[in-house]
Amino acid sequence: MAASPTPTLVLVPEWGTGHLMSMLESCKRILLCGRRARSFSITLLIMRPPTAQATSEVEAHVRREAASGLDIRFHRLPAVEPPADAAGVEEFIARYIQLHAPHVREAVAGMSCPVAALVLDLFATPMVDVARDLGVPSYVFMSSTGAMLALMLHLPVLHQVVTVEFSQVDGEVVHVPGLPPIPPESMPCPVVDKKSPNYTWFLRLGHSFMDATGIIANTADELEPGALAAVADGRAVPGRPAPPVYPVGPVLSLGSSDRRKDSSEPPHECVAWLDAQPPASVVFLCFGSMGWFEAAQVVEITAALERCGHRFLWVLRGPPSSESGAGAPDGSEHPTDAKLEELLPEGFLQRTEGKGLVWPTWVPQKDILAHPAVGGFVTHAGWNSVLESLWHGLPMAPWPLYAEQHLNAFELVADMGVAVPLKVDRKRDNFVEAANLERAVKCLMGEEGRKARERAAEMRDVCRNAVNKGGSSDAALQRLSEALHHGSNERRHHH
Ligand SMILES: O=c1ccn([C@@H]2O[C@H](COP(=O)(O)OP(=O)(O)O[C@H]3O[C@H](CO)[C@@H](O)[C@H](O)[C@H]3O)[C@@H](O)[C@H]2O)c(=O)[nH]1
Repeated sequence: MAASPTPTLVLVPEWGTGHLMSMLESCKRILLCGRRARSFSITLLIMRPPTAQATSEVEAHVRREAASGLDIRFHRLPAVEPPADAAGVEEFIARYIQLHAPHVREAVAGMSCPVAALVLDLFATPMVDVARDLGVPSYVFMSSTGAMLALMLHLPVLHQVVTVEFSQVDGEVVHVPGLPPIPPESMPCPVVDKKSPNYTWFLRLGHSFMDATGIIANTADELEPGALAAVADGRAVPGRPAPPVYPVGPVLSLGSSDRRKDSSEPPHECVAWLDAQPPASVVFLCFGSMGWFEAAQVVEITAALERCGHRFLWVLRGPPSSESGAGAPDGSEHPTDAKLEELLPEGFLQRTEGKGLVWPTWVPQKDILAHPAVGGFVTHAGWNSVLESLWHGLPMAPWPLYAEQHLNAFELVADMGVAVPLKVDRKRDNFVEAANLERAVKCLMGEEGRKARERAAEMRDVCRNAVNKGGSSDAALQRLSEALHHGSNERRHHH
């Protein structure tokens, strides 16, 4: 009798690195999980990203994964015309992805092997309908926090209860079960303005989450106990059980230092620079794949760094150019490599020579966070960056810029206690004054930041224990793998 073909997990990721990599890494863990190892394959459905920059990043990931030796197949979806009239970033992304729904349906229906499940990016959540029509289980992959998940699931309830803008609520805090009361200025960007199409889309996503078979989340029970409990015990969505959540994180892709162990590849220049610095003496500033600053902000940062006197490694990107996607339909204005002499005030590099390094382009962030010379992280608070920081037990000073980062920053300071506050002026495009950055960096690196440092150091073990054998995230992965098997066996018998 011929062996039955391996069932496949069909992945529908968003193209951004922060989404794509964590989904893929999590699904690779399912592939390698325990006694069920290698009983699934992965099929990655690839949409054509809306910008050239994002396209080349996705292609680089595809090349790397194709060489990984795992059973990963790639299926390119036909191109669709991006919506021309989207008013907001999240609206654009969600609509653009949704236009691929018929192609996803066709691709899944035409697959020659059994489909174990559709794994959907959170922006692709409305495709739970496609899965249901095809009789396939659907799992939403939450690349952000459990707090954001609780908020999204609770949004339809909030929408009924809070009839004014969140900035005008009585008592001036927003209540989401499982989270500390949220000040309106910490609400995530897509939902701050109820009149915006972004908000309408998030509301729709919140509803669609409820129709998924399950939710895979890149977090751990111990990292966000309050938010995850509120989802699991039904407080987030009263009256209707939410789909089971599988917190399998932190899932990080390996840094090159992990891969490099046996090779003779020289370290990155930034890592070599860190090798010459004392332990825990350097503050690292990096703002994700999209963070960049106007000249006036750059001046404030330089003033703060000079005044605080700490060693620093600062990734400073330049403004987007038209080739790199300025005015890109999805709002993903990718920064360019900075021209440091033009951007930095005269004499700054000379005055800080030996003490600081400004780097104008992409850095191997995971290797830097792993380096013993780094003592604190000023970050845009993208969730992957946060998890990478906690993985190495590093305290943070969050400087949120876009997406859900304001909520992440709030959670890091007010709930998890792993970060020191940094005053960001949301009304002025998240502007930070030199004195405020100086204060936050001194606090982060000095005695005042001891609590956050100790708490972050505890998180290092918490993160590692969670994903190690017998840990909570490992157990969630086993449960997920069983559920997927159960689902695919059930359907086979059904046929
Ligand atoms: O110079 C750099 C800059 C970034 N990175 C890496 O790029 C990733 C960035 O991910 P993340 O920190 O999550 O930021 P974004 O790319 O901005 O991620 C998007 O997706 C996240 C997960 O949903 C959200 O939390 C963010 O708000 C959203 O902007 C991380 O792995 C970093 O290590 C580098 O290696 N080098």
